[in-house]
Amino acid sequence: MENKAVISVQNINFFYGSQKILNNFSADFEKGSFTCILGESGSGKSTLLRIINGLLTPESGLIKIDGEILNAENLIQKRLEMGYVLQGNSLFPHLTVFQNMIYCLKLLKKSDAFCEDKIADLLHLVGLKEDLLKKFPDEISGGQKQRVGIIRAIAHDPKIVLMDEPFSALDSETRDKLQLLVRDIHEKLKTTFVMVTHSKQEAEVLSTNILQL
Ligand SMILES: Nc1ncnc2c1ncn2[C@@H]1O[C@H](COP(=O)(O)OP(=O)(O)OP(=O)(O)O)[C@@H](O)[C@H]1O
Repeated sequence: MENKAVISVQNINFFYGSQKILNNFSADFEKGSFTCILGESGSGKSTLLRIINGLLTPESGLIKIDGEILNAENLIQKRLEMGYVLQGNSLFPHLTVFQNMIYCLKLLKKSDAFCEDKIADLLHLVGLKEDLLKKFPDEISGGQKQRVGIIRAIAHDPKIVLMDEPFSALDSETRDKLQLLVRDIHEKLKTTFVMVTHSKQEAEVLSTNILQL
């Protein structure tokens, strides 16, 4: 039967030096699902996310995005079909909040007017005020940075959003708020989410599927 998964990870083997991190690993991620990846520290959760995003290449096995095998030729195009929220603060420090948010939109050559309209909509969705747009990342709070990172990851309407412990550095109140925000975004946009977390509670709040590494 044809495989309808948006992301299909097939028989991946990945090593760091002589250390085998992923051993003949396979998993499918269905369209519109929200998968939380749980596992002990060092079990390879971030490595798997980087392989899906094409930042790391496995020794063997393959990744299919929407049925197409990820390879050197289609890597840049496929990466633009994904949004990526990295661990901690991953905003570009030399760009303003607005420039950070539209980073992928500009790679896709969207007009200034398109970017402005898009960000105006998303600001509302994540509860940020317009006066933040001209600031630089070191002038805003941790929770605001994470919201900006989430907007950057979703602004170009990717098919897939990958998130690597996006809330780990936040206080519990901000974390709870952002969990609900991400859940709302998933419900509204029906994008396929894959999120690495240490927290079973977070996985229970957010996920439609749990992948244990
Ligand atoms: N650049 C690297 N070079 C060598 N070994 C690495 C590198 N990055 C990660 N590792 C090792 O690979 C293993 C898997 O790392 P990874 O970051 O994928 O784990 P993780 O499950 O995400 O861990 P954590 O929950 O602590 O973030 C770990 O043993 C780690 O030490």
